[in-house]
Amino acid sequence: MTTTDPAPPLAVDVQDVAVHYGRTRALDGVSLTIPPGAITGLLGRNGSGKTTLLSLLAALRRPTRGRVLVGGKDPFDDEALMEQICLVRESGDVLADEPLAVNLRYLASARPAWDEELAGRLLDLFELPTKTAVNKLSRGQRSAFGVIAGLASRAPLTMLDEVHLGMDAPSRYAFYDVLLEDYIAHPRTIVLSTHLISELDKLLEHVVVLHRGTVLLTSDADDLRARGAAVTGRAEEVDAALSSAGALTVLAERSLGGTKQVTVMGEGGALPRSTVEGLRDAGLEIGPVELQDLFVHLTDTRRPAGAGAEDHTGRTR
Ligand SMILES: Nc1ncnc2c1ncn2[C@@H]1O[C@H](COP(=O)(O)OP(=O)(O)OP(=O)(O)O)[C@@H](O)[C@H]1O
Repeated sequence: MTTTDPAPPLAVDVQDVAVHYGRTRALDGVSLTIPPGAITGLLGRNGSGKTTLLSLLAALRRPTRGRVLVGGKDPFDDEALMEQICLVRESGDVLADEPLAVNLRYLASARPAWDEELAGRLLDLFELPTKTAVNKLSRGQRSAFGVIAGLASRAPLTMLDEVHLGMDAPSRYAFYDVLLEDYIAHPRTIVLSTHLISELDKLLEHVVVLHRGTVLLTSDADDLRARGAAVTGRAEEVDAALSSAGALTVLAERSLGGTKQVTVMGEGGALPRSTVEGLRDAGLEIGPVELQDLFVHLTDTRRPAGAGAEDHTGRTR
Protein backbone atom coordinates (compact mmCIF):
# COMPACT_ATOMS: atom_id res chain seq x y z
CA MET A 1 0.00 0.00 0.00
CA THR A 2 1.43 3.44 -0.90
CA THR A 3 0.95 6.41 1.41
CA THR A 4 -1.76 7.78 -0.88
CA ASP A 5 -3.91 4.62 -0.73
CA PRO A 6 -6.91 5.18 1.53
CA ALA A 7 -7.00 2.95 4.61
CA PRO A 8 -9.73 0.30 4.31
CA PRO A 9 -12.99 0.60 6.31
CA LEU A 10 -12.70 -0.73 9.86
CA ALA A 11 -14.92 -3.40 11.42
CA VAL A 12 -15.96 -3.24 15.07
CA ASP A 13 -16.23 -6.21 17.41
CA VAL A 14 -17.51 -5.66 20.95
CA GLN A 15 -17.25 -8.69 23.23
CA ASP A 16 -19.22 -8.96 26.47
CA VAL A 17 -18.55 -5.36 27.45
CA ALA A 18 -19.68 -3.65 30.64
CA VAL A 19 -19.17 -0.04 31.70
CA HIS A 20 -20.07 0.92 35.24
CA TYR A 21 -20.12 4.51 36.49
CA GLY A 22 -20.22 3.85 40.22
CA ARG A 23 -23.53 2.04 40.71
CA THR A 24 -24.84 2.93 37.24
CA ARG A 25 -24.48 0.17 34.68
CA ALA A 26 -24.25 2.20 31.49
CA LEU A 27 -23.48 -0.95 29.49
CA ASP A 28 -23.84 -4.52 30.64
CA GLY A 29 -23.01 -7.72 28.72
CA VAL A 30 -22.90 -5.91 25.37
CA SER A 31 -21.69 -8.04 22.43
CA LEU A 32 -22.14 -6.81 18.88
CA THR A 33 -20.38 -6.34 15.57
CA ILE A 34 -20.52 -3.38 13.22
CA PRO A 35 -19.83 -4.34 9.60
CA PRO A 36 -17.02 -2.53 7.75
CA GLY A 37 -17.96 -0.25 4.86
CA ALA A 38 -21.59 0.25 5.86
CA ILE A 39 -23.68 3.01 7.44
CA THR A 40 -24.89 1.79 10.83
CA GLY A 41 -27.57 3.51 12.87
CA LEU A 42 -26.93 3.33 16.61
CA LEU A 43 -30.39 3.78 18.11
CA GLY A 44 -31.65 3.81 21.66
CA ARG A 45 -33.71 5.87 24.03
CA ASN A 46 -32.16 8.52 26.29
CA GLY A 47 -29.61 7.00 28.63
CA SER A 48 -29.48 3.66 26.81
CA GLY A 49 -25.67 3.75 26.52
CA LYS A 50 -25.01 5.01 22.98
CA THR A 51 -22.47 7.71 23.88
CA THR A 52 -20.75 5.35 26.32
CA LEU A 53 -20.39 2.70 23.59
CA LEU A 54 -19.02 5.23 21.09
CA SER A 55 -16.51 6.53 23.63
CA LEU A 56 -15.19 2.95 24.00
CA LEU A 57 -14.81 2.57 20.22
CA ALA A 58 -12.92 5.87 20.10
CA ALA A 59 -10.67 4.67 22.96
CA LEU A 60 -11.72 7.60 25.16
CA ARG A 61 -12.34 5.16 27.99
CA ARG A 62 -11.71 1.52 28.85
CA PRO A 63 -14.56 -0.91 29.55
CA THR A 64 -15.05 -2.12 33.12
CA ARG A 65 -15.18 -5.61 31.61
CA GLY A 66 -14.91 -7.19 28.14
CA ARG A 67 -13.03 -6.39 24.92
CA VAL A 68 -13.41 -3.82 22.18
CA LEU A 69 -11.70 -4.52 18.85
CA VAL A 70 -11.54 -2.05 15.96
CA GLY A 71 -10.09 -3.56 12.80
CA GLY A 72 -9.22 -6.60 14.94
CA LYS A 73 -7.13 -4.58 17.43
CA ASP A 74 -7.61 -2.91 20.79
CA PRO A 75 -7.63 0.82 19.93
CA PHE A 76 -6.53 1.89 23.42
CA ASP A 77 -2.98 3.27 23.39
CA ASP A 78 -2.66 2.45 19.67
CA GLU A 79 -1.91 5.86 18.17
CA ALA A 80 -1.79 4.67 14.55
CA LEU A 81 -5.21 3.07 14.93
CA MET A 82 -6.68 6.05 16.79
CA GLU A 83 -5.77 8.30 13.84
CA GLN A 84 -8.11 6.12 11.78
CA ILE A 85 -11.01 6.57 14.21
CA CYS A 86 -13.03 9.78 14.34
CA LEU A 87 -15.77 10.42 16.89
CA VAL A 88 -17.62 13.71 16.72
CA ARG A 89 -19.77 14.50 19.74
CA GLU A 90 -22.28 17.27 20.15
CA SER A 91 -20.32 18.62 23.10
CA GLY A 92 -17.45 19.00 20.62
CA ASP A 93 -13.80 18.15 21.10
CA VAL A 94 -12.58 21.51 19.86
CA LEU A 95 -10.30 24.44 20.66
CA ALA A 96 -13.31 26.43 21.83
CA ASP A 97 -11.59 29.85 22.12
CA GLU A 98 -9.93 29.59 18.72
CA PRO A 99 -11.47 30.60 15.38
CA LEU A 100 -12.85 27.93 13.08
CA ALA A 101 -9.91 28.38 10.73
CA VAL A 102 -7.45 27.41 13.51
CA ASN A 103 -9.58 24.39 14.43
CA LEU A 104 -9.64 23.30 10.80
CA ARG A 105 -5.84 23.59 10.54
CA TYR A 106 -5.53 21.48 13.68
CA LEU A 107 -7.87 18.81 12.26
CA ALA A 108 -5.98 18.81 8.95
CA SER A 109 -2.74 18.08 10.82
CA ALA A 110 -4.29 15.37 13.04
CA ARG A 111 -6.24 13.48 10.38
CA PRO A 112 -4.18 11.62 7.75
CA ALA A 113 -6.99 11.52 5.16
CA TRP A 114 -8.30 15.08 5.77
CA ASP A 115 -9.88 16.51 2.61
CA GLU A 116 -9.30 20.26 2.39
CA GLU A 117 -11.51 20.67 -0.65
CA LEU A 118 -14.47 18.92 1.02
CA ALA A 119 -14.01 20.97 4.20
CA GLY A 120 -14.04 24.20 2.15
CA ARG A 121 -17.12 23.11 0.20
CA LEU A 122 -19.00 22.33 3.43
CA LEU A 123 -17.95 25.63 5.03
CA ASP A 124 -19.56 27.39 2.07
CA LEU A 125 -22.62 25.12 2.11
CA PHE A 126 -23.31 25.80 5.81
CA GLU A 127 -22.16 29.44 5.52
CA LEU A 128 -19.85 29.22 8.53
CA PRO A 129 -17.71 32.23 9.53
CA THR A 130 -14.11 30.97 9.66
CA LYS A 131 -12.82 33.93 11.69
CA THR A 132 -15.27 33.39 14.56
CA ALA A 133 -14.25 31.48 17.71
CA VAL A 134 -16.09 28.17 18.11
CA ASN A 135 -17.59 29.22 21.46
CA LYS A 136 -19.20 32.24 19.71
CA LEU A 137 -21.03 30.12 17.12
CA SER A 138 -24.72 29.30 17.43
CA ARG A 139 -25.69 25.74 18.38
CA GLY A 140 -26.62 24.92 14.78
CA GLN A 141 -23.35 26.39 13.49
CA ARG A 142 -21.38 24.29 15.99
CA SER A 143 -23.29 21.21 14.83
CA ALA A 144 -22.44 22.06 11.22
CA PHE A 145 -18.78 22.41 12.21
CA GLY A 146 -19.00 18.93 13.81
CA VAL A 147 -20.37 17.54 10.56
CA ILE A 148 -17.45 19.09 8.65
CA ALA A 149 -14.94 17.65 11.15
CA GLY A 150 -16.53 14.20 10.77
CA LEU A 151 -16.92 14.08 7.00
CA ALA A 152 -13.70 15.80 5.93
CA SER A 153 -11.68 13.49 8.22
CA ARG A 154 -12.58 10.58 5.93
CA ALA A 155 -11.64 8.30 8.82
CA PRO A 156 -12.04 4.54 8.15
CA LEU A 157 -14.26 4.48 11.26
CA THR A 158 -16.29 7.69 11.45
CA MET A 159 -18.81 8.08 14.28
CA LEU A 160 -21.20 11.00 14.63
CA ASP A 161 -22.94 11.12 17.99
CA GLU A 162 -26.19 13.06 17.45
CA VAL A 163 -24.03 15.76 15.97
CA HIS A 164 -26.67 17.04 13.54
CA LEU A 165 -29.38 17.45 16.19
CA GLY A 166 -28.87 21.21 16.47
CA MET A 167 -29.02 21.90 12.73
CA ASP A 168 -32.13 23.28 11.05
CA ALA A 169 -34.01 21.06 8.57
CA PRO A 170 -32.47 22.44 5.33
CA SER A 171 -28.96 22.04 6.80
CA ARG A 172 -29.72 18.50 8.00
CA TYR A 173 -30.99 17.43 4.59
CA ALA A 174 -27.93 19.00 2.94
CA PHE A 175 -25.80 17.00 5.41
CA TYR A 176 -27.57 13.71 4.53
CA ASP A 177 -26.99 14.35 0.80
CA VAL A 178 -23.29 15.10 1.26
CA LEU A 179 -22.85 12.17 3.62
CA LEU A 180 -24.28 9.71 1.10
CA GLU A 181 -22.43 11.19 -1.87
CA ASP A 182 -19.08 11.22 -0.03
CA TYR A 183 -19.61 7.74 1.46
CA ILE A 184 -20.26 6.28 -2.01
CA ALA A 185 -17.13 7.97 -3.39
CA HIS A 186 -15.00 7.09 -0.33
CA PRO A 187 -16.43 3.98 1.38
CA ARG A 188 -15.79 3.80 5.11
CA THR A 189 -17.49 2.55 8.24
CA ILE A 190 -19.94 5.16 9.45
CA VAL A 191 -21.87 4.99 12.71
CA LEU A 192 -24.64 7.52 13.27
CA SER A 193 -26.13 7.79 16.72
CA THR A 194 -29.46 9.51 16.31
CA HIS A 195 -32.97 10.18 17.54
CA LEU A 196 -33.99 11.43 14.07
CA ILE A 197 -34.63 7.92 12.80
CA SER A 198 -37.22 8.68 10.14
CA GLU A 199 -34.95 11.25 8.47
CA LEU A 200 -32.08 8.77 8.28
CA ASP A 201 -34.13 5.65 7.56
CA LYS A 202 -33.15 5.32 3.90
CA LEU A 203 -29.42 5.86 4.60
CA LEU A 204 -29.10 3.06 7.15
CA GLU A 205 -27.74 -0.32 6.05
CA HIS A 206 -27.29 -1.82 9.50
CA VAL A 207 -28.99 -1.11 12.81
CA VAL A 208 -27.96 -1.56 16.45
CA VAL A 209 -30.57 -0.83 19.12
CA LEU A 210 -29.40 -0.41 22.71
CA HIS A 211 -31.89 -0.50 25.55
CA ARG A 212 -31.03 0.13 29.19
CA GLY A 213 -27.38 -0.70 28.60
CA THR A 214 -27.94 -3.95 26.71
CA VAL A 215 -28.27 -4.88 23.03
CA LEU A 216 -31.94 -5.13 22.14
CA LEU A 217 -31.35 -5.79 18.48
CA THR A 218 -28.64 -5.81 15.86
CA SER A 219 -29.62 -6.45 12.26
CA ASP A 220 -29.19 -5.72 8.62
CA ALA A 221 -31.62 -2.82 8.01
CA ASP A 222 -33.39 -4.52 5.08
CA ASP A 223 -33.95 -7.71 7.12
CA LEU A 224 -35.48 -5.51 9.79
CA ARG A 225 -37.72 -3.73 7.28
CA ALA A 226 -38.88 -7.16 6.00
CA ARG A 227 -40.25 -7.99 9.45
CA GLY A 228 -43.22 -5.80 8.77
CA ALA A 229 -45.16 -3.84 6.18
CA ALA A 230 -47.06 -0.59 5.87
CA VAL A 231 -50.53 -1.49 4.55
CA THR A 232 -52.42 1.37 2.89
CA GLY A 233 -55.90 1.56 1.42
CA ARG A 234 -59.51 2.53 2.10
CA ALA A 235 -60.00 2.34 5.87
CA GLU A 236 -62.72 -0.33 5.84
CA GLU A 237 -60.80 -2.49 3.35
CA VAL A 238 -57.61 -2.27 5.44
CA ASP A 239 -59.55 -3.23 8.58
CA ALA A 240 -61.29 -6.15 6.87
CA ALA A 241 -58.11 -7.54 5.30
CA LEU A 242 -56.08 -7.28 8.50
CA SER A 243 -58.75 -8.89 10.65
CA SER A 244 -58.49 -12.07 8.56
CA ALA A 245 -54.71 -11.94 8.05
CA GLY A 246 -53.64 -14.01 11.06
CA ALA A 247 -51.55 -12.98 14.04
CA LEU A 248 -49.94 -9.61 13.47
CA THR A 249 -48.61 -6.90 15.75
CA VAL A 250 -49.70 -3.37 14.99
CA LEU A 251 -46.87 -0.86 15.23
CA ALA A 252 -48.64 2.29 14.05
CA GLU A 253 -51.89 3.53 12.54
CA ARG A 254 -52.37 6.71 10.51
CA SER A 255 -55.58 7.96 8.89
CA LEU A 256 -56.19 10.71 6.36
CA GLY A 257 -59.75 11.17 5.19
CA GLY A 258 -61.02 7.73 4.21
CA THR A 259 -57.50 6.37 3.72
CA LYS A 260 -55.71 4.42 6.41
CA GLN A 261 -52.16 3.16 6.79
CA VAL A 262 -51.47 0.44 9.33
CA THR A 263 -47.91 -0.70 9.97
CA VAL A 264 -47.82 -4.33 11.04
CA MET A 265 -45.12 -6.78 12.05
CA GLY A 266 -45.15 -10.57 11.75
CA GLU A 267 -45.10 -12.55 14.95
CA GLY A 268 -41.56 -13.47 16.02
CA GLY A 269 -39.75 -12.36 12.82
CA ALA A 270 -40.45 -11.84 9.14
CA LEU A 271 -43.93 -11.26 7.81
CA PRO A 272 -45.00 -14.46 5.94
CA ARG A 273 -45.01 -14.04 2.16
CA SER A 274 -48.53 -15.57 2.02
CA THR A 275 -49.79 -12.81 4.36
CA VAL A 276 -48.26 -10.09 2.18
CA GLU A 277 -49.72 -11.67 -0.98
CA GLY A 278 -53.15 -11.94 0.67
CA LEU A 279 -53.11 -8.24 1.56
CA ARG A 280 -51.96 -7.31 -1.93
CA ASP A 281 -54.69 -9.51 -3.49
CA ALA A 282 -57.20 -7.55 -1.39
CA GLY A 283 -56.15 -4.49 -3.43
CA LEU A 284 -54.07 -2.88 -0.68
CA GLU A 285 -50.77 -1.10 -1.20
CA ILE A 286 -47.85 -2.72 0.65
CA GLY A 287 -44.80 -0.60 1.54
CA PRO A 288 -41.73 -1.12 3.70
CA VAL A 289 -42.01 -0.69 7.44
CA GLU A 290 -40.39 2.46 8.80
CA LEU A 291 -37.51 1.83 11.19
CA GLN A 292 -38.89 4.55 13.48
CA ASP A 293 -42.14 2.57 13.97
CA LEU A 294 -40.20 -0.61 14.76
CA PHE A 295 -37.93 1.28 17.15
CA VAL A 296 -40.81 2.87 19.06
CA HIS A 297 -42.55 -0.50 19.36
CA LEU A 298 -39.45 -2.39 20.48
CA THR A 299 -38.40 0.16 23.08
CA ASP A 300 -41.85 1.05 24.43
CA THR A 301 -41.44 0.52 28.16
CA ARG A 302 -45.22 0.89 28.70
CA ARG A 303 -45.77 -2.44 26.93
CA PRO A 304 -45.90 -5.29 29.47
CA ALA A 305 -42.98 -7.71 29.04
CA GLY A 306 -44.03 -10.87 27.20
CA ALA A 307 -47.32 -9.35 25.97
CA GLY A 308 -48.89 -11.37 23.17
CA ALA A 309 -49.39 -10.20 19.61
CA GLU A 310 -52.19 -7.72 19.12
CA ASP A 311 -54.56 -7.51 16.22
CA HIS A 312 -55.13 -4.20 14.47
CA THR A 313 -57.85 -3.22 16.88
CA GLY A 314 -55.46 -3.59 19.78
CA ARG A 315 -56.95 -6.83 21.12
CA THR A 316 -54.46 -9.43 22.20
CA ARG A 317 -54.87 -12.69 20.32
N1 LIG B 1 -19.79 10.36 33.34
C1 LIG B 1 -20.84 9.69 33.83
N2 LIG B 1 -20.98 9.47 35.15
C2 LIG B 1 -22.02 8.79 35.65
N3 LIG B 1 -23.02 8.26 34.89
C3 LIG B 1 -22.93 8.44 33.56
C4 LIG B 1 -21.85 9.17 32.97
N4 LIG B 1 -22.05 9.18 31.62
C5 LIG B 1 -23.19 8.51 31.39
N5 LIG B 1 -23.72 8.06 32.56
C6 LIG B 1 -24.95 7.26 32.71
O1 LIG B 1 -24.82 6.13 31.87
C7 LIG B 1 -26.03 5.82 31.20
C8 LIG B 1 -25.80 5.82 29.70
O2 LIG B 1 -25.51 7.16 29.29
P1 LIG B 1 -25.16 7.52 27.78
O3 LIG B 1 -24.77 8.96 27.75
O4 LIG B 1 -24.19 6.54 27.26
O5 LIG B 1 -26.58 7.29 27.08
P2 LIG B 1 -27.11 7.77 25.62
O6 LIG B 1 -27.81 6.59 25.03
O7 LIG B 1 -26.00 8.36 24.83
O8 LIG B 1 -28.19 8.86 26.03
P3 LIG B 1 -28.82 10.14 25.22
O9 LIG B 1 -29.60 9.59 24.06
O10 LIG B 1 -29.72 10.74 26.25
O11 LIG B 1 -27.68 11.02 24.82
C9 LIG B 1 -27.04 6.84 31.71
O12 LIG B 1 -27.76 6.27 32.77
C10 LIG B 1 -26.19 7.99 32.21
O13 LIG B 1 -26.83 8.67 33.24
